[in-house]
Amino acid sequence: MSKLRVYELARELNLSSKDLISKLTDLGMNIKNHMSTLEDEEVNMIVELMREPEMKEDKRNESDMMIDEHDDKDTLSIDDEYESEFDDDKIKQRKGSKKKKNKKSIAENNAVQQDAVVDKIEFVEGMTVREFAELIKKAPSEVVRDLLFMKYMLKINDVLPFEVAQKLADKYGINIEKKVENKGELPEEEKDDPASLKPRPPIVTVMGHVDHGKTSLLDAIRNTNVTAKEVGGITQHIGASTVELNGKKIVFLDTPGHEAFTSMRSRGAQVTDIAVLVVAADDGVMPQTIEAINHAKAAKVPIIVAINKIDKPEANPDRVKQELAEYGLIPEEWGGDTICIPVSALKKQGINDLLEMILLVAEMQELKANPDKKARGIVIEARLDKGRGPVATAIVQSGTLRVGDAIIVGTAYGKVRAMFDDKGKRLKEAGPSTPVEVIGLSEVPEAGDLLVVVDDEKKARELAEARKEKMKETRFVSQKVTLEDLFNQMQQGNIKELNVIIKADVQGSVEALKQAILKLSSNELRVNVLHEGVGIITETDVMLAAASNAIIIGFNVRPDSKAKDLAEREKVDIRLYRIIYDVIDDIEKALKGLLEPEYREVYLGRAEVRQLFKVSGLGTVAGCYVLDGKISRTSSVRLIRDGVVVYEGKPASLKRFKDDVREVAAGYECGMMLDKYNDIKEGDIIEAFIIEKVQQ
Ligand SMILES: Nc1nc2c(ncn2[C@@H]2O[C@H](COP(=O)(O)OP(=O)(O)OP(=O)(O)O)[C@@H](O)[C@H]2O)c(=O)[nH]1
Repeated sequence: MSKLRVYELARELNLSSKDLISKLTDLGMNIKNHMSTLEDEEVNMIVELMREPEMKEDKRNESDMMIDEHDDKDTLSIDDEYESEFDDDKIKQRKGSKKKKNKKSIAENNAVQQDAVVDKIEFVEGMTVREFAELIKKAPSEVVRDLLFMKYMLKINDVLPFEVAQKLADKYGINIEKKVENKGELPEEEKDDPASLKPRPPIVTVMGHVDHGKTSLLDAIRNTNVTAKEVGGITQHIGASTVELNGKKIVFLDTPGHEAFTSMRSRGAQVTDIAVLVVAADDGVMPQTIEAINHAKAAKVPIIVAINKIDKPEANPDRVKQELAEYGLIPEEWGGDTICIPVSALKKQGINDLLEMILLVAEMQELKANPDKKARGIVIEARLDKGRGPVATAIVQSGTLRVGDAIIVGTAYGKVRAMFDDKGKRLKEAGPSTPVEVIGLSEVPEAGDLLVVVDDEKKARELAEARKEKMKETRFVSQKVTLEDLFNQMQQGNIKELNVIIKADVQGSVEALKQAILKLSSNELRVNVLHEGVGIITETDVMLAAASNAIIIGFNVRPDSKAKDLAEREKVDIRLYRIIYDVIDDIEKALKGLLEPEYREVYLGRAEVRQLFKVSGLGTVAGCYVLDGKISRTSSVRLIRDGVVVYEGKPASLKRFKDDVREVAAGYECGMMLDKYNDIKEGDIIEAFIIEKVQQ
């Protein structure tokens, strides 16, 4: 059936096309000209509107309505006589069966209006016109008509925006309140009566420098503490394992290292109660030892030091203690509060001493949870098993998880079909601090996802779906601090501390920056340096910044590409400088709200130096290969060697073969000379950028 055009409808309604167009435009419809086609629903609605007998009344009451501007004749001529006058074939076709329906709806309308006087309603985001009509006990067609009079072209099944609902409610004299519905928001945790809290085992992460023996220590701990009845029950890798000493349990997370720890934390999940820092007695404190210390400190997790490899002849535990003291971990025997235990993972020495100390620290922490409520936990590992479907290992943090419980985990949902512990034993229930493998989820969740037990599976599914929707709209990335909005956030009382991570090219700069930055602390804002180090800005630095809401200051160093990507995703502010004064000046301005983002650097591309040519009288020409983006003759460039900026300036020349060129794109080779700089080396990276004024 062909669609009705505006001029055809006008003819049928005995109006000029011009008049009809003007009416329709006033109703908010986008009509181009008399040839425009109309949807059947639109035709129905217009016809319905034109034939409503009450229109005359409405027209007089509603002085602000557009219909007023029109000639009575136009609108009234299609009143009751309308049916006979315009009931021609076309309209019959469109209205045919609808006629009866309309009559019925008017009857219904009268019926509902008689018995119902609604004076207050709760508006739910996303409700349709029909749902709204039902709520206020009016016929949907009447609401549609009233909307039309208010110049809103909404159909019965369209979503009604709150502002429009408000206007309708005003018209009907109804009080309207918006129901705040947190779609996808997990139910709040039940509050605990202090008497309901019971001690729970500590959860421990092992950290330390590469090759200092983290994995060996975890193995030694697991193997020396298999209780008699478990012998034969081989430890399964599920992401965490439980060991027992003198009837007390300790849970170890299987993935050692501060990266895993901070990555979970950056997702808002902190499971670890105690960090065991492994330091090899023959090697001492190394860069990743320092990182681990700072990551644990940033998370306010107590550290126990395991001085490992004491079986080695060159082991020197005292030297390790001395070095630790330099980083603020003063051993107990020297009057500090850091517990240091000498161990040998290889010879399985000192393992029980270490476990005893973990239990002691746990006791001091008074780790407690209420086991008698719906469980909540955190996923530490998840995978898709061919036979069993999605499998997640979660650590129950509070309450008790039972087989049959309906759960929501991130955007996955389901019912706990079966649970297994780290020895592969089937469990019916799991209390606080128990790591369990859970089967029965709709999809594979992510490490760091919260597991929450809800009333039933339907609720779990609804929540999961709502969360998925929300996820599509916005990634769950929380607002991070940036220097630019520091002042705003301070004003709003959102932050009282500024956490900073410093990375620089040499130790001297690190120290100088740290001292200068710490001096900026004031009563309003405490400045903390969470971590500092020499070298490029890594993914781990960004992770720590994301987890601790910190900014990163890079001095003569750059982020590597992974760090750059992660910072973009996590919205971590990385500030790069070449002059210490600028760093301090920027932070000072930021504290006063005076930092204006006037200029910003725009990355153009990177080229790798692959060959060098010395040209006498001219200098060094770098034979380069453009890795990504482009290099432009007019851009600024910086020369980067092992992540450190060694030169910043302009290209003196840019050539392809013998020709001077304006720019060279990724995948091409070029020859470049740097302005007044010849100390170029093979493997150096040349980064091109421009400085752009930021539109205010
Ligand atoms: N002599 C001696 N060697 C050890 C001891 N503990 C670990 N090792 C050795 O040190 C090396 C590194 O141990 P790992 O346990 O793999 O170290 P890691 O810290 O887990 O290393 P990454 O996982 O690579 O970070 C291995 O060759 C171990 O055999 C120890 O107590 N004594």
